Amino acid sequence: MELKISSTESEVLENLAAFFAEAAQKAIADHGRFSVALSGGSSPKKLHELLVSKYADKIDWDKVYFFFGDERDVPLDDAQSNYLMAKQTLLDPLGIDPEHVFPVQTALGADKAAQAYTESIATYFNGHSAAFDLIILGLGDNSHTASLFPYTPVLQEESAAVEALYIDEVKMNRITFTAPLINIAHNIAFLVYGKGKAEAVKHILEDERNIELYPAQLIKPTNNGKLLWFLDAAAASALSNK
Ligand SMILES: O=C(O)[C@H](O)[C@@H](O)[C@H](O)[C@H](O)COP(=O)(O)O
Repeated sequence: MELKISSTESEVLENLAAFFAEAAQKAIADHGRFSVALSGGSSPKKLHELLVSKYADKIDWDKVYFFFGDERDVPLDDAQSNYLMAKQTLLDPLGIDPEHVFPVQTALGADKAAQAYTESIATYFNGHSAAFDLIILGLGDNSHTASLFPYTPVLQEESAAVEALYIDEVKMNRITFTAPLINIAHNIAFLVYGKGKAEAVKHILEDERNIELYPAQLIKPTNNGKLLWFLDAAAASALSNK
C-alpha cells in the first residue's frame, strides 16, 4: 500500500490524474485497452474536470472503458445517479463513445441490475478474471467505500462480483462492486480529501481490524495489484504514521 499525501486538494487531484494517465498508457500498451471503474459521490467531480482540462489529448480515450464501482438505485437521469455525474463531468466533455461506457441498468430494478452488471463485466473480460486496470474509490466519513456500508451483509460476500442491497443509512437500494471484485484489480486508488474524512482515514489505516464498523478496511489487493491512497494533508491529519 502506498500513501500519497499532498499538502493541498489540488495537488491530490493532480497526482491522481497523473496516475490515471500513467495507468491508462501502460494498460493500453500492454493489452490494448484500459478498464476503469469510477467512484460516485462528489469528490471525483474535480478529478473528472481535471482529466478533461489537462488530459483530453494525453490519453487515447477511445481505448478507455468505463464502469461504476457503485450506483444508486435511481434512474440514470436522476441527480443522484453516479452515472449522470460522470456523464456530465467526464464522459460528455471528452466525447466518449457510449459503447465504451457501462452504466448500471437501474431500470431493471436493483437485483436484476446487479445480475446484469455481473454479466456485463464477465462479457467485457471475456471469461477471464475481472481484474480492472484501475478502480477509483471514495471514502465516506463513516468509513464506507463504494456502497460497502457498515453492518451490511455485502461485507461478508466472498465470491459474487456485484451485489444489490437496501442501505438503511441512506434509505435506498444500492448496487455495488463487492470487496472480492475490487481486490483483484491491478490498481485501486482511494481519492480522499478534506478534514471531514480524517477520522475515517485513521480508522481504516491505523485502527484494529473491524470491517463491520470500518468497511474500507476490506480493500486489500489479492492479485498483486497496487493499493494507493491519494490524500490531502487535511484528510491525513489524524494519522500518527504519515
Ligand atoms: O455512491 C457513492 O456515494 C460513492 O460511491 C461513495 O462511496 C462515495 O465515494 C463516498 O460516500 C464519498 O463521497 P464524497 O466524495 O461525496 O464525500
